[in-house]
Amino acid sequence: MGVEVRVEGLTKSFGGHPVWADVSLTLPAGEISVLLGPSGTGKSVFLKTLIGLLRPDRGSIWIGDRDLPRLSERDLYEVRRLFGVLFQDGALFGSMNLYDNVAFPLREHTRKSESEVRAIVQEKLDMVGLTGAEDKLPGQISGGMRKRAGLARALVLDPEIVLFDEPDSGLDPVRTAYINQLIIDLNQQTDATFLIVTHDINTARTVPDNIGLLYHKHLAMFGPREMLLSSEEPVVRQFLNALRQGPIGMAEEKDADELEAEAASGVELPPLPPIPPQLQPSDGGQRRAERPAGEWCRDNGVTPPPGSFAGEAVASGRHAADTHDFGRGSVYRSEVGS
Ligand SMILES: Nc1ncnc2c1ncn2[C@@H]1O[C@H](COP(=O)(O)OP(=O)(O)OP(=O)(O)O)[C@@H](O)[C@H]1O
Repeated sequence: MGVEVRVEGLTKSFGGHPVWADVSLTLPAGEISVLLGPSGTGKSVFLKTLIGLLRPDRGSIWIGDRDLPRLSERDLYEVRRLFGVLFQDGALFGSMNLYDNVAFPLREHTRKSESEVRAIVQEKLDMVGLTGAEDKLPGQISGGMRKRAGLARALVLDPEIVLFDEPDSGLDPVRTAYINQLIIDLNQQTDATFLIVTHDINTARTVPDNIGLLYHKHLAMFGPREMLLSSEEPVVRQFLNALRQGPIGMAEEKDADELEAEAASGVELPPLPPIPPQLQPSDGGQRRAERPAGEWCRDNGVTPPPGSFAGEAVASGRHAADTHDFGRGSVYRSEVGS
C-alpha cells in the first residue's frame, strides 16, 4: 500500500534564482498524480527534491512523521528505499542485459539469494510485458521497451512511491497509449503512490486521479482531475487544452502588451472540451484509488463541460450494468443541455 507524501511550503532556488516557491500539495496514498508545467518550470527539480537528490531552501516533505529535508544522510538513505524512479531514458546500464539491469538494485541493496532475485526479476519483467527479453542489451531494444525495463527496475524493491519523469518522452502515440495503460495496471497491482511528470496533455487528461500545474515559479493549482478539467482558471484552462490564448506565452509568461492585444482582438476562448473517461485497468477490475466518474463535480456542485461522462457507461463495461452511474451521466447531460 502506498504512502501519503505531504509537501509544505517547499521553495527551491539556484544561485539566488528561484525555481519555484511555497509549493504545498499532498500526494494521496495509492493515487496517481500528474505534475504539468511549461518547459523549465522546475518539474524535474521537484522530483529530484522529493527523493532528496536536491535540498530545498525551505519547506517540508512529510512521509509519515519523517520530514525528508531534515533527515540525516543515513535516514534519508533508508527513506529513499520507499521510492522507485523511472528516469526519462530508463537510465539502464548499456553493458548489462535487461535481466542484470533489473536485478541490480536487489543485488546492491538486499541480501537475497540468486534464486530469490531470479523470481523477483521474472515477476517484474512479466508485470511490464518483457518476459523473454531478459538477454537483450538496452541498445538492442526500442525506446518503449527501454522505458518498460526501467519501470521493472523501478519496481523491483516494491516501492511505496513511484516517480515517473516523462514516461512518454520520445514515444509515438501508440507506445504512449501502451505505457499509460501499463501505469494504470501497475497502480492497480501495487497500490503505490504514483507521481508522473509529463508534457502529454492526453496522458494528463485520462490517466491521473489528481493533476498539478507549475507555472510562473509557483504551483498554480493541484487537485482532483475533474477539478482541473472543469476549471475556468486561465492558466489551467490554457495548458490543459493546449491553447495559444491565455497567460502562457512562447517564453513562459506573456507580457502586459501581448495580453492587452489579445483581449482587444476579441478572440473568444473555445468552450471547455468534455472531461474524458479515465483509463481503466485492462483486466476489467478496479483500482483502489478509483472514484466514480463525475463524483467530484457532483460533490462540489460543479457542472462539468457539456458532453462529460456521456461515454462512461459505454466506455467501461463495469459501469454499463450500473444504472445508478448511468443515471448520473444522464443528469449531467440534461443539466448541460438546459
Ligand atoms: N543543478 C542545477 N543547477 C542550476 N540550475 C538548475 C539545476 N537543475 C535545474 N536547473 C534550472 O532549474 C530550472 C528548472 O529546470 P527543470 O529541468 O526542473 O525544468 P522542467 O520543468 O523539468 O523542464 P522540461 O519540461 O523542459 O523538462 C531550469 O531553469 C534549469 O536550468
